[in-house]
Amino acid sequence: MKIKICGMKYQDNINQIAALQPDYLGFIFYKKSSRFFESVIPKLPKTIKKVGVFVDASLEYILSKIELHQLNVIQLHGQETPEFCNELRHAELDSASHPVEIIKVFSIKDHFDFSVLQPFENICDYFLFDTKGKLPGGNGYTFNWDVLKNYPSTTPYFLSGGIGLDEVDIIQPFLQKKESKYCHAIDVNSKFEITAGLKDIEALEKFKDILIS
Ligand SMILES: O=C(O)c1ccccc1N[C@@H]1O[C@H](COP(=O)(O)O)[C@@H](O)[C@H]1O
Repeated sequence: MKIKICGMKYQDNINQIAALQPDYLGFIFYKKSSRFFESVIPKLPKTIKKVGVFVDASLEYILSKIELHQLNVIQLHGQETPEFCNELRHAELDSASHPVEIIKVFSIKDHFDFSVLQPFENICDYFLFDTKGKLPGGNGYTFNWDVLKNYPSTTPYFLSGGIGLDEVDIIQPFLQKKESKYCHAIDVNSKFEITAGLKDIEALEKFKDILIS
């Protein structure tokens, strides 16, 4: 199971967390977030994919951040349409010097109409399921994961929303691929923070050990 650590903000902390060798590190490019990233990403091992998180941003803004930070993955965390994802895919193919993957986010509470995924199939590389809350993301609590028992797609997905050390037992079915064989990664954010954007290294080390054991 892959791990994504999201909402990174501070240089030293980024380097310390990178030493834990997560598969993905996420940077929030949404001005209203307390985790808004305005700095420079330090040089990271090639094995760590840099994810840019955007909320209804313009194509130009996203492309400029891909270029500036050499992002590997774009996480679309707003109301982006399949047409927008397609536009990004083609714009990115035309201009980028390296391939960029697209994650489209869907927010869930207790129910989810999976038919909304269909128009995004074959355009997006991954889906990400987060908790519906007051904020577009980073709400810090889980949704009813039973919903995913009916996952009808073969597109791999990230499980997200309020995952911390207290959730270690309930994520087991996902780790063991019992719940769904298409769960590609576990995404963590606010539950591993000392303050917004500053990640708790010890807690993440413990979590990563559990994930790989
Ligand atoms: O974290 C934020 O501030 C944020 C702002 C805007 C869009 C997405 C954001 N974070 C994403 O939210 C999920 C879940 O976070 P949490 O575990 O509930 O804190 C994660 O994918 C972050 O990328």
